[in-house]
Amino acid sequence: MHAFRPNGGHAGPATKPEYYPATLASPTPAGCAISGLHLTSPMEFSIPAAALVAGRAAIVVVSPLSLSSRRAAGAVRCSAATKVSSSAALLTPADVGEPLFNSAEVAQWESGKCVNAIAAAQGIRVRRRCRPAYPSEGVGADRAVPRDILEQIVWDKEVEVSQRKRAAPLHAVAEDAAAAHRAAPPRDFAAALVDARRRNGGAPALVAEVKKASPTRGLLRDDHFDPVEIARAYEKNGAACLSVLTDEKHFLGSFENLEAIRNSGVKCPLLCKDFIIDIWQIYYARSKGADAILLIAAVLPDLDIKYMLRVCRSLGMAALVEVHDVMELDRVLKIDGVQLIGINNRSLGTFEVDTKNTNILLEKRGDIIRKKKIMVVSESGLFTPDDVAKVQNAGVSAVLVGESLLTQEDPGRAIAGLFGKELIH
Ligand SMILES: O=P(O)(O)OC[C@@H](O)[C@@H](O)c1c[nH]c2ccccc12
Repeated sequence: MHAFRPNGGHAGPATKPEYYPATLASPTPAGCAISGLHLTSPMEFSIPAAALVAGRAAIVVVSPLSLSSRRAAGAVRCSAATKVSSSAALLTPADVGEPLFNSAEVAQWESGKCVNAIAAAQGIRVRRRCRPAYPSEGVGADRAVPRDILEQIVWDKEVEVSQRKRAAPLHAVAEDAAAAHRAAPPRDFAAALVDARRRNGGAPALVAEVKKASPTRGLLRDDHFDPVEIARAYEKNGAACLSVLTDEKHFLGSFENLEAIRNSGVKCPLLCKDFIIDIWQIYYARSKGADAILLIAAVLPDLDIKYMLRVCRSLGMAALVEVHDVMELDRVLKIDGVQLIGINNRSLGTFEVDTKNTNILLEKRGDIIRKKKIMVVSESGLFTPDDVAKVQNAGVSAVLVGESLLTQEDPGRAIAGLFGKELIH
């Protein structure tokens, strides 16, 4: 495949595609070449995604502002679409053709600001480290110490993902995801929530979490932790969906757990609970059997969320977009295509929990959420039937619960205790 650079210059042979970090708002450092090509704008970012799914395609992303570039985009779009349709049913030609970004977003990309500045302007406190640094950004002591737990987790995640990508590049993982799709397409996470809620007379659907440990609580179970046994018990006792922690360092989770649960015959849709910072992780999660992923607004700038939602759609997966405060909620409500919002009662910065958080945010923005027909999941810190009733009254469709179930001897039977009644399976 021939691809060209809008501003002239040499386009090398496309042999080893490498994925540019997922944050589209991050400007490409001078000389950063992807498959020998220069990335200049996010406007046609569906093309690299498509091309990477196809495996060996070259990538070009061109500025939408020049006519010649637009022609280039068209040319590349066609060849990428052709390749994709012949390779895997992951991205549809319609996905590839649809424009991704509006002019304001392109202007943001072209502003030359570093991703941390763009993220900070959106109220995101987490700074990214494995990003091209710009002279204006400054380096030094303030960047060496993580600000809070979330920032530490994200910095560790950057290292983990770059190592994992070295072992299994995106095109290989995308092939695995395509194979997983052929073997068993994703299950409908949102529909499972709707069905469970209907079965249970309007009680919020349960997303039950399989989690061995957490940064603040340490190990959640004294005795043994058998993820498959716990998953089966949850399903048997009426959980609509399961959330499986895959972060190893801070939650002692693993993709092996996710895969084992998927292969155990458990039918509930599975949410891969991790800190997603790169689309590589989404393809990887799918290849291991995830049906849904978590996108955390405190970590991801708007353009990343938008792009990642699109990757999820192309893979047939759902995305639960997590917010903790009204500023994050407002950002997410401006993004089209969000179907599931998680309101986390726990701050990922301090790990403090306030279960009133769900009700506070829904009092403020419930009208817009209902108008947009978005389903809300109340996450974290729910222990009693009273806790569940309160968020149910606030209008949530589902609750995501881990600790209060996992710390009991029988996590499956603990479900009836949490809801004050048995849930219908
Ligand atoms: O164990 P709890 O308090 O019931 O919370 C579950 C879930 O909400 C929590 O684990 C969680 C919410 N958002 C996250 C993001 C990453 C890791 C974990 C989480």
